[in-house]
Amino acid sequence: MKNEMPHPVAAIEVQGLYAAYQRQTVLENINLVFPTGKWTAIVGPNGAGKSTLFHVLTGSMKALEGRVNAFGEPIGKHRRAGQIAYMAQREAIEWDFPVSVWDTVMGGRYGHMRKDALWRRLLPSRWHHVRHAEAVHDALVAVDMREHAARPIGALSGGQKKRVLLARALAQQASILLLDEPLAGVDPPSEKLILAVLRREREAGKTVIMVTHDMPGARLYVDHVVLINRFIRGTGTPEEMLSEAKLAELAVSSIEQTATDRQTVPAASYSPAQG
Ligand SMILES: Nc1ncnc2c1ncn2[C@@H]1O[C@H](COP(=O)(O)OP(=O)(O)OP(=O)(O)O)[C@@H](O)[C@H]1O
Repeated sequence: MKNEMPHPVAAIEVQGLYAAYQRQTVLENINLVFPTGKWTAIVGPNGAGKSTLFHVLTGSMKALEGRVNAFGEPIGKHRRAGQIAYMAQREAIEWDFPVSVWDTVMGGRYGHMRKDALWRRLLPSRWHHVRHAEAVHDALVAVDMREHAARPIGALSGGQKKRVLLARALAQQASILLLDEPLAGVDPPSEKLILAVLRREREAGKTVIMVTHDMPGARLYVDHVVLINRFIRGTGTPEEMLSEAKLAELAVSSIEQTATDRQTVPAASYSPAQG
């Protein structure tokens, strides 16, 4: 059942956001609210700026202009508190790196480990590791990958890789989950499992924000939809935003965009990671 409880404060609020790579703007005047405790789908054509929006939200890219709040405060505070988990696209990960499934998922705990008191960090790992190990264990169980914990990540199938990336985000036990195409290229059983996990997270009060090209899935599961193509092209319920008419408008918006030159900005403006 969808969570219909209202919440007074937005999980994330984006105001007047512009983002660019070198001299090319890819996001313009983005004003958005991601409601707390809801499952939002971000929908747009290839190159629409969906991943770029996530890069700004996670702090790996600095916006040209604009403000982003989480729960009514600057988002950086919640990032540092480990409250914003991120699942990157599968292609963004170096799968040949010789690391196990367990250690990859443990990566979701690093933010929390940094916050552990100094005396805890100095103890042998068996003394302070239990809480983190439990979180990793639970996340792997949730995505049905516990039995693969010792395997190198390079040996996994495409659907298993997605599940490991999701487990890494779950292990963070954050309030907000940002998921970049969690359903892309997965086998039907993995898709079913991932959707069930996300539904459980939302029912547990988490805010789930995912980029997706899966319209049937979004129509079935999400509470809220954002249509984007460089600008915001619409926000509302799945019924309103994922109608054939709205999706056709979005497709035309992408044709208009490729037909005109993209706006350029005056100075080099891409800046890799900020704190
Ligand atoms: N590092 C980069 N340097 C320069 N341009 C970039 C960079 N990353 C993305 N772009 C460009 O920015 C625009 C938006 O890309 P982005 O990856 O945010 O789109 P997207 O909506 O996530 O697309 P997709 O659905 O294909 O993943 C595209 O035109 C892309 O080519």
